[in-house]
Amino acid sequence: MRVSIDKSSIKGKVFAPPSKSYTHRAVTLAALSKESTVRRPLISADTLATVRASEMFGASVERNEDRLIIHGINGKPNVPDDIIDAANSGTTLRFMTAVAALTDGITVLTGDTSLRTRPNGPLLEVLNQLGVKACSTRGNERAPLVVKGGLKGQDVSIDGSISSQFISALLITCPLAENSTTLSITGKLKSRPYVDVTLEMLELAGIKVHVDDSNGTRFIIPGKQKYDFKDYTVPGDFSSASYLLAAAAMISGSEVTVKNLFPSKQGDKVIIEILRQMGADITWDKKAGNVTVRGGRQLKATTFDAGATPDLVPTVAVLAAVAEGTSRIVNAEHVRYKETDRLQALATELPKLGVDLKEERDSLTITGGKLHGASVHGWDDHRIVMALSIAGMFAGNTTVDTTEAVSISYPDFFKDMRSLGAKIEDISEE
Ligand SMILES: O=C(O)C1=C[C@@H](OP(=O)(O)O)[C@@H](O)[C@H](O)C1
Ligand SMILES: C=C(OP(=O)(O)O)C(=O)O
Repeated sequence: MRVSIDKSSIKGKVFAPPSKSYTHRAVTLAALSKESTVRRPLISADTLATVRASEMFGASVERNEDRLIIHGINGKPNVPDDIIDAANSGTTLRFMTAVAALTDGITVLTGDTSLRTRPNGPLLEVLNQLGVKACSTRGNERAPLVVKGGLKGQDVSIDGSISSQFISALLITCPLAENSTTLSITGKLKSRPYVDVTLEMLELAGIKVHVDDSNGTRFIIPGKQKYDFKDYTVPGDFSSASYLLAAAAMISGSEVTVKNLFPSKQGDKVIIEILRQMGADITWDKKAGNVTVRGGRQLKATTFDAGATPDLVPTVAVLAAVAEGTSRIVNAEHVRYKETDRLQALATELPKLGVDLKEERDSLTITGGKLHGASVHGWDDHRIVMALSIAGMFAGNTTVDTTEAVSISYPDFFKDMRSLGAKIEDISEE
């Protein structure tokens, strides 16, 4: 699908959608427990892939108004009757590859054309050291993956510079191994806050993991533990909210309050700090969970280290495109391993809107200026579509394609933007 977008200021109040990362973890931990309720989950294409995979391992999931009631497998997943399709979701593929290591048989996992290009090498390597037989059918570390269960537990090291999801996946499954595991991270750990989110959720599920060093890069995980995840309410998603907050900050005449944004371990809450530093008029009432932004101030350039918070790169790139001066997005090579190579996608599309941008292996240098409308491509990637759409709301006279990709993390993105007054119309593909 394609949308046409006119210059639009936005005004009003809107709820942040529920967190994708917390929903994936809540469903996975509930599936490994006996019986749990997950309230206000994100229902999106990615989280539904985790629900389906959990069902294939033997959990049953009832959807009831705004909650999921999950009858779990109490630590022992079945061998799935069919292959597991993680669709577009890296989190699902990595978490469920590790869950497959707990079965008594063989599991095959795959995904869509995008997911089948994403790396899994470090996870496969460590699973093999832990007594599992895990490989890529094509021998290239990409899905389809084949996993023969038999997770034992022992001392292993894993490269943390490609994806934190490998570490989260092992933290979730190693507590169910026969023996204890010591997991040491080598290389510079990227996306650290997502590991902290995993540790927070494991604690809620009654699982013990000892963080063994001051950098938080060695974990001692006792084996033979039991999952007991009970009743959980998913918080709002700061990554999804970033598009609403950034649009309001960029476009004069806007005044938006995003609700359901309470303090959280989510690294992407740093969007509030980034906007403040860039000169936006932004306030966060942490008790009420409300973030309010008033547009109209000229934003200033910034330097953004994307190491911990890669999902903010498309949002910050668009902010940089309208800011005064030259901004740098650095430490961002891992952003190339997402649904698309997002540095390349931004470096291809933003110049079509008149942006002066230089791409390097792990950085973007963006000099802000006046945007003009253009037809841009969303690369079938939810975050590229949402970032280009807010750029279009600033520039006007813009079309964005592959907009159905918002179903991955924020299915109501266009509905919410329209409810705030954005001039966005569906147009048929020519
Ligand atoms: O664990 C998670 O929920 C996620 C971890 C991050 O991935 P990487 O660890 O691969 O950077 C992030 O980009 C992704 O959207 C969600
Ligand atoms: C990279 C993302 O998710 P995943 O890795 O789960 O596909 C994302 O939501 O931007």
